[in-house]
Amino acid sequence: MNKRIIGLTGGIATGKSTVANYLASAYNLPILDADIYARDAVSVGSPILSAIAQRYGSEILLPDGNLNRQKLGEIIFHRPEERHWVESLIHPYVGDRFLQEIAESSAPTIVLVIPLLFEANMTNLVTEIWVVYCSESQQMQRLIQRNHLSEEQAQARILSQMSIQEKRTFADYVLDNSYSVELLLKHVDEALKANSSK
Ligand SMILES: CC(C)(COP(=O)(O)OP(=O)(O)OC[C@H]1O[C@@H](n2cnc3c(N)ncnc32)[C@H](O)[C@@H]1O)[C@@H](O)C(=O)NCCC(=O)NCCS
Ligand SMILES: Nc1ncnc2c1ncn2[C@@H]1O[C@H](COP(=O)(O)OP(=O)(O)OP(=O)(O)O)[C@@H](O)[C@H]1O
Repeated sequence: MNKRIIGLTGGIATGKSTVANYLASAYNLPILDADIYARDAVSVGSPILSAIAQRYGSEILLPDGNLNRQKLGEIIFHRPEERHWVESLIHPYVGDRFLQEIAESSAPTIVLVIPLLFEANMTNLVTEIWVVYCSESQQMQRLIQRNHLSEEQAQARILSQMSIQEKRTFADYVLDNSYSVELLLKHVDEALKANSSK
């Protein structure tokens, strides 16, 4: 039987983790997360972290040798050419990790959480696409509140991604998170019951 591989995406802070946590706890589905692999890619001693430190100087590292994520964020969310350079190192690593984990899994349904599913051309990894959607003003408000960012910092992150309006046009399922979490999770139940495939 072919695996069902759900690509869960959306804009930053639209609700992907809320959906993924529910799929794990209520349905016991395995969750693979691009943000976690992207963190692994820059672990201490990794070739990618060395390349980053060579380009931006050792000030991009914390005293313990870990990446100063806030500093790199300030660079890449304001300078698209630097973002593309960092992505060209990290995205192939993330793609390879997904392929490896999918191949090793015997689960019939797997969930891939990929914030940059479209931007990083990873749609070929999945058999269906779910987009978690909320309005841009809600997205902004939730991001500022959760990450304690200024409006300008939040805006820079949102503008580094394809707009949520555009993302929703590529979805097999749009999970509307404009209202309560309870309602969002009802949409998740429905999407999981339906068996759409590309
Ligand atoms: C710049 C970094 C160090 C900031 O780290 P920080 O801990 O503040 O954020 P975190 O990694 O948890 O990401 C939070 C969210 O930011 C957004 N985001 C991250 N990278 C990018 C990017 N290159 N372009 C647009 N949005 C991005 C995503 O929605 C992600 O879910 C980090 O995001 C990073 O290394 N980004 C480059 C790698 C990448 O593209 N990762 C995305 C997953 S493939
Ligand atoms: N329906 C909702 N109403 C109010 N707040 C919500 C709702 N859904 C999620 N949130 C809150 O919005 C924030 C973003 O949600 P979540 O972390 O699930 O998004 P995400 O898409 O995984 O974010 P990221 O892209 O940064 O990983 C969280 O603080 C969460 O508690």
